[in-house]
Amino acid sequence: MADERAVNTVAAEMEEGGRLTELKGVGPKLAERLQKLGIERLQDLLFHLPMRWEDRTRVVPMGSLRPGDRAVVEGTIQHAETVFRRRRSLLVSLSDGSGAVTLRFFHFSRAQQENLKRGVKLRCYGEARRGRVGLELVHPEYRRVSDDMPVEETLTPVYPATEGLQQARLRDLINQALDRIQKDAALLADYLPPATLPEALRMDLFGALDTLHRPPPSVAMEALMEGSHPARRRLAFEELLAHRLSLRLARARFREDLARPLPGDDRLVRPFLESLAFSLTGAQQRVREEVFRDLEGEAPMLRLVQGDVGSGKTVIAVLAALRAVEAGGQVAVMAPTEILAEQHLGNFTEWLKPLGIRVGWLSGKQASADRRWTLKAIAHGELPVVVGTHALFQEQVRFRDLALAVVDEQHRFGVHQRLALREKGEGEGRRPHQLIMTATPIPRTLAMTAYADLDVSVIDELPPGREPVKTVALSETRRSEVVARVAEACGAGRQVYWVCPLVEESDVLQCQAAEDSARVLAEALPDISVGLIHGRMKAEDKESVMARFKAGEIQLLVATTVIEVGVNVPNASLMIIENAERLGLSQLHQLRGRVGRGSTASSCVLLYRGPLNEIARARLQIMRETNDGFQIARRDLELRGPGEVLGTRQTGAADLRIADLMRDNDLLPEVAKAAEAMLQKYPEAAEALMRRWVGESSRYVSV
Ligand SMILES: Nc1ncnc2c1ncn2[C@@H]1O[C@H](COP(=O)(O)OP(=O)(O)OP(=O)(O)O)[C@@H](O)[C@H]1O
Repeated sequence: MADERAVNTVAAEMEEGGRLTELKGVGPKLAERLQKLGIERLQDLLFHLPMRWEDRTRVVPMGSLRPGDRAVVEGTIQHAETVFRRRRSLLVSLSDGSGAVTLRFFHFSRAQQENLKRGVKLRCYGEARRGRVGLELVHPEYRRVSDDMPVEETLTPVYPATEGLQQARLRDLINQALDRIQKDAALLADYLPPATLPEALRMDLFGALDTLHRPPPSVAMEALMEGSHPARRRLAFEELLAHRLSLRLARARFREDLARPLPGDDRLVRPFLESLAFSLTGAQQRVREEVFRDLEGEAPMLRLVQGDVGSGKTVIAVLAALRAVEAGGQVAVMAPTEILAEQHLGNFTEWLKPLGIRVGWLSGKQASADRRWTLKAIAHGELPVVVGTHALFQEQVRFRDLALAVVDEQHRFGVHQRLALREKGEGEGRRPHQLIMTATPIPRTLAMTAYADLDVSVIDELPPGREPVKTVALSETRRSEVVARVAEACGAGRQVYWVCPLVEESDVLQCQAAEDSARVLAEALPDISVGLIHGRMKAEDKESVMARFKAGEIQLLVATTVIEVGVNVPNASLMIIENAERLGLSQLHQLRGRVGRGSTASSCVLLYRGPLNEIARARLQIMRETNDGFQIARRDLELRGPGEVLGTRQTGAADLRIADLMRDNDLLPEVAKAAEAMLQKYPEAAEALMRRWVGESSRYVSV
């Protein structure tokens, strides 16, 4: 373990980390492949951690093998033949006295064919599947055995690999690196003073890494797989600490900057509020006050507004924008997708135009003359408000006086992109205020950490009169009833979404599926105007379809999941989601949030293709039971296990390699304490830690 006094010195001396070419078998070609995995130094190999482990420590009798088991079996070849049945394959039947399995190879060499002969004894590792006759192992790892060959002593790690770099090779390299670093501790600096670690996790860095790569026989597979083993937690702690430090410093720097105070005179805010057909909910009022208070200050606002689908976040954004315009500043409104940005453009224009405020539009797909004009108008300050996609981040975009940036669905942008935004405030060297909006329900403590650099406001109340969306799950076989329901809703003057989510891993196929559905529906419903929208359409076309749907000219909109976030057409009151069994809970919730936004009772039909597995069944059940985003997030957590709920994409936190914000949630208070201690006592170690875990992206933070 690192000696407290030595930490700073070690930090200064690190950087070396050892050369890969010191390892047996690493030439320039292999070094290049390793680089693809981000491995440049000996030390980096140690941080390439297993995704899972396999138990190859005992040979399983074939007779007790079940489908789905991954296991080592050992037996003698009884028979081998090459067969042609749809595909050429080599079948080898192996038996051990207790039972038999068939090894199946689709790709095989002549040498393999010759070596795998009757009487040869093999040890294999693979996953057992039900085959034509009995159990099969498809493409198992195998070798010839002699009688006294020992089995593996420790669990076998399985690594994320890359093309041309197989597991066995990686295992060997990592083993070599571990041996090498074990002998020369200077190759791996341990920056964490022992006292900063929670007591249960006090072990040195090398020990923790070694345990994960070569778990001793005493380590239970379950502890490793669940992630509860202290070795993983020790590393997770270190990683979280590095991120905490990085965000903490970014925030400190941000706070050192000055923004233009936007006290406002209500000249625009008042008439806007009066023009609304509704009054703000209590939650909206509270959040408005929080935002306005921030805007009055000299410190740049950095606030996350979190609210369930349809809770009325846009109104808050408009209010903040009006404050900025009252003070003569400019506002940038950014959304992650073209459709969502267009939607904001529509809302902002509708609300701001009557107040005499011009709203500009900037997107990557704009015609160049148009774009040039817009860029100029932004630079001259002629456009007080500009709405757009990430095109607004680009360098050529210069504002005359950017006072406020509104970023919607920020988890799609990422912390670093967002921070880049602040560079765009140029008025008298002042930074813009930032308002970030998200509908992803995240428990509060978690939000505080995932967005450690943000203040958080929550809109925890829906506008009055909203009726919960009534949800049913129907089997695909009852499609014709659903089509009849669509006809009925349209007949009653309502509008309908029909969503065709990703079925295959391909955008093209998804769009095709939507096109097919649109055609079939148009044929089945000749009196109804059917529109189609998907990601591969041109921006103008999407825009015009959305505009026509909004205007009520299109009654039934067939869409891919491009409409997942933000789309707001209050007259739409029926949503059909095809292949609902394939979507996760949060996505289903977002999609369903497109209806139930007006005062008519809305419904959602989840069409599924059976038979359903247990998790899919549970998901559909939860959707039927509740409309509450927070509850859905909680249930999602129970169902999927913590690991997957808050992926990097969703948290907006920079990439986490080991830690998991949900699973390691309990470490966070200690992490926060440790971060303060490190900054005060060991600033250099803190910097090295950030370099190790946060990497390049920490560059914008000057420590
Ligand atoms: N206080 C209110 N009373 C009644 N209706 C409201 C209120 N606030 C907002 N609305 C309306 O509710 C609908 C949803 O609002 P908005 O689009 O702002 O929601 P959102 O939080 O951005 O939702 P999403 O995350 O789903 O995009 C809009 O039609 C809006 O005009």
